[in-house]
Amino acid sequence: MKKIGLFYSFHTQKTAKVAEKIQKAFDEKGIEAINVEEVDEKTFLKYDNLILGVPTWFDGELPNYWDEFVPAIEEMDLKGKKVAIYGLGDQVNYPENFCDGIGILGKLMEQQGAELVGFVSADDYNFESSRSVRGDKFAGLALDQENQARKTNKRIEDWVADLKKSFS
Ligand SMILES: Cc1cc2nc3c(=O)[nH]c(=O)nc-3n(C[C@H](O)[C@H](O)[C@H](O)COP(=O)(O)O)c2cc1C
Repeated sequence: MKKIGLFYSFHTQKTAKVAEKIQKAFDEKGIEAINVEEVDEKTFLKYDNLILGVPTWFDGELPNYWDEFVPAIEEMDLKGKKVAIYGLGDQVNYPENFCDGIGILGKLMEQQGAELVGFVSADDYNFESSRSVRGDKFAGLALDQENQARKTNKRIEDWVADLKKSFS
């Protein structure tokens, strides 16, 4: 498997904690963590396998640091890249926008030619709507540390096992 680039904000609490767990679940030498707050286009394009970590903020929006990188992504050719997205959200307090960030970034990745991998069943969650859902699945891994923290470790384990098969 080619090296994986794991992009998230190093200044987050929950998203960063999940990133550490994801790194441990892969062979740590095969995965490099990059602070998305400082990323440039060249670094983003260095990897063929990418994992993006995104909490949802502001009632269904991307956090500022991802939003600021969107114009650069819109100029990129991501053909041949495999992208897996994990999102943090709160399905009790934001049931109408649960983990929307996965859907927003996912759509952008596909628009630029990337292939999304790591879809996860939406069965075991309780929310009203999400821009991340396609059919009966999230277009990535949805995590809820506020309400379903006990499920997180197993969800990460299962997701990484799936990504090991999907990444090239
Ligand atoms: C002001 C605010 C707005 C939020 N909006 C959403 C939302 O629209 N959808 C959602 O699923 N979670 C939402 N959340 C919950 C966060 O995504 C969740 O707490 C997440 O774990 C934060 O991760 P972080 O600490 O890594 O930034 C919001 C939280 C806050 C404080």
